[in-house]
Amino acid sequence: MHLVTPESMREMDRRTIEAIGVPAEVLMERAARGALDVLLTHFRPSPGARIGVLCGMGNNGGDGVALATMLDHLGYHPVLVLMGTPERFGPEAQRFHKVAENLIGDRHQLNGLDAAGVRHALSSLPPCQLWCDALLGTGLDRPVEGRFASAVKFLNEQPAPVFALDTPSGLDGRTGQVLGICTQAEVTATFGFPKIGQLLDPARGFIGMLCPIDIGIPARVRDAVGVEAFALDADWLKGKIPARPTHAHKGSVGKVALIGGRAPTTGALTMAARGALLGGAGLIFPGTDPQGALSARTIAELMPRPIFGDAGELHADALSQLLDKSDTLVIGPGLGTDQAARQALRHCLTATPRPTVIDADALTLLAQNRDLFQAACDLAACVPVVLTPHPGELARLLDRSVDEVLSDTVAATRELLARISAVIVHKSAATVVAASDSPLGLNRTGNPGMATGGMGDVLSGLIAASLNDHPDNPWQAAAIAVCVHGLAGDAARKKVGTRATTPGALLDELGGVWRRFEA
Ligand SMILES: NC(=O)C1=CN([C@@H]2O[C@H](COP(=O)(O)OP(=O)(O)OC[C@H]3O[C@@H](n4cnc5c(N)ncnc54)[C@H](OP(=O)(O)O)[C@@H]3O)[C@@H](O)[C@H]2O)[C@H](O)CC1
Ligand SMILES: [K+]
Repeated sequence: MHLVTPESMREMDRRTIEAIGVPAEVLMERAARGALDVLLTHFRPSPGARIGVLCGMGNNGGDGVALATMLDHLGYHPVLVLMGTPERFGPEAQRFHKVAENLIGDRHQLNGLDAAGVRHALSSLPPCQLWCDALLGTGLDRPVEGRFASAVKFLNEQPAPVFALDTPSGLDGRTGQVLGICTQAEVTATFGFPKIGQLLDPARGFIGMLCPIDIGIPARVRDAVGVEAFALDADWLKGKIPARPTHAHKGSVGKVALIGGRAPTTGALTMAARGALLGGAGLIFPGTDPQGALSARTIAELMPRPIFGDAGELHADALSQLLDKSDTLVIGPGLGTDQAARQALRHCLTATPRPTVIDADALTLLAQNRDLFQAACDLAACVPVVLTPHPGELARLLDRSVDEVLSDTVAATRELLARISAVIVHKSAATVVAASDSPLGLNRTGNPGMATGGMGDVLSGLIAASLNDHPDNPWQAAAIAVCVHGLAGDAARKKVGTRATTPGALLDELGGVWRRFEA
């Protein structure tokens, strides 16, 4: 699924109309017809049902007017409400409104009314079975306040469900943030391509089911304007898991070293190692302390090596030997942030370069130590490096507050990308995968059951294994791991429910996900 910014979508609409010559009314008609199909399929209104259509005075409102005429044609009872006078519409919406004037009796105009007046007028209408929100679309350019806020509040207070045209009114389609107030939709029919923000939070909580409507934007227009992102989901994953060569052996499919797991956080590294194991790596060497090694030994396939001593000190020679055996590295889960952890990270970043996943405590160390961050930048200049921060870690790396990061997750991810030429996996309920020479990947797999400690550790192991499968495309390697991780989480939730979706339950489902997608 291609994703765009609202600005790009507007530009695609413009070029389709001006450069290709598709009349603007045709686009509006296609949008309304697509929305009608979604409405009928999802809401199944009863014959003759009253369906409210609340329209702003831009083209989003025009889509609403066109939809109302189609509902009338099918024998429903549209209640068409305009926020202003029809003269404020653009020419296409005016044309549909002329038709509406001739067909629809139940029409209302709220022009001249203040917030209280809008509320009163809307509350005086007999109840509707469904409300369509055609107040604001991609033209939203400021917070929703006053009379528009009053209209949004009215929709949110209705017992009837809300069907949003293009977007719930009040959502910023670029960042996914609410500007002022926003409609709470049960279903959103989005026109052309889904907007990036619609896959992010908090937007996802307002959109309900997202249904993209093809309004006929030609591929050449799409490619000329450019698609900013892709949704990472089962469709995207199809065909991307390569067959393993028949001559594969344990030394050819990835030797992964993992550094961390020091007492008392020994389990973190074992989780990461299990991720690498079930991600398909051939040999797995957890490098840890004596207690971490005990934890790792509970999984027979792992070959732990103590690289820290009983007093926590780093044994640099043992670390060197471990690195020499491996071709991919994960550093950070359960590493700690003390002097020995710093030494280990410095050692790893400056040893013979190999593809490296930097996670958890190692990210904190990068944020705290400028020289280590510079070493990571130098490493990233010659081999694939993947950074996997959650919002707190990203905030530390950027020296910003978590709120600032959350207010524009994509911009924050790009800000880190501008400082280090790595793959950034910004982990959240809607993980963003970014690299400088690739589109953004926005993950659509996974579920709230995955809010459990250890999930991120499993992911870093999976990414390391995936780097071996896709050595020339680290963005794709990371995106595949993120997508597969979420799909396994979804399979786990299906089996054991949300609350019991532990990292262990997810690991148990990885085999099923691979089987579904492996070539
Ligand atoms: N022909 C096409 O390009 C197609 C567009 N589609 C649909 O059109 C909308 C986008 O339409 P547009 O007219 O550009 O914008 P909106 O309808 O979203 O907004 C219209 C005006 O609303 C005002 N505005 C903006 N923010 C607010 C706010 N917070 N509160 C109140 N009013 C606001 C602003 O006008 P002002 O004069 O008041 O500044 C906007 O210009 C798109 O979303 C699709 O639904 C078709 O689907 C396909 C073809
Ligand atoms: K809308």
